[in-house]
Amino acid sequence: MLLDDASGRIVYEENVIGAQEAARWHERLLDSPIWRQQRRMMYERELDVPRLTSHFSAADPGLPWPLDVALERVRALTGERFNSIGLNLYRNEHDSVAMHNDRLGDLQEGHPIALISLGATRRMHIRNKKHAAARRLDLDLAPGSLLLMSLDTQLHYDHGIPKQAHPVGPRISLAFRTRKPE
Ligand SMILES: O=C(O)CCC(=O)C(=O)O
Ligand SMILES: [Fe+2]
Repeated sequence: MLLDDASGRIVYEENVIGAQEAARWHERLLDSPIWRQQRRMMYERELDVPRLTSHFSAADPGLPWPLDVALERVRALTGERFNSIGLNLYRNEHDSVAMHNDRLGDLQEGHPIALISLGATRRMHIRNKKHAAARRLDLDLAPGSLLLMSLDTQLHYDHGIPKQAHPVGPRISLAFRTRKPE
């Protein structure tokens, strides 16, 4: 347990997926043709998002292995149903996600966000929006780990994965969310 107060709850647990199994999931996802390069407007220019992404609905009857197994596992671990699976692929040390909070407007109140990490360990920064210097966590997200963030933490904290100076292999994250019905 990293945080549990009025600003929300953040739980980090390693080895919720065994090392060998996490490695097999990583290998399969890395080699699969699901990855997309998103573009985003920034400073009036369209830029590549600095990582590859993918998305599945949990209700997708064609959910490919290992996402079907991962979904069942995360459901069992958290007691949450989840209806959305977002994937991020950080190819190397140059890939990143900028500090942000997940968009609350899209998400169903009262349901956490669960992140499963696969592949290389990358550091996540978690910063309180008002007291970034005092209330911060630097978390090394190990393969096979689960990070659970309650939705209210997204009001009070930003999180991100910075680029890093030292070479690193690919990392994949699976983000399980409960989206509002469209
Ligand atoms: O890769 C991660 O662990 C974090 C990804 C993330 O913050 C997101 O997809 O919103
Ligand atoms: Fe996020």
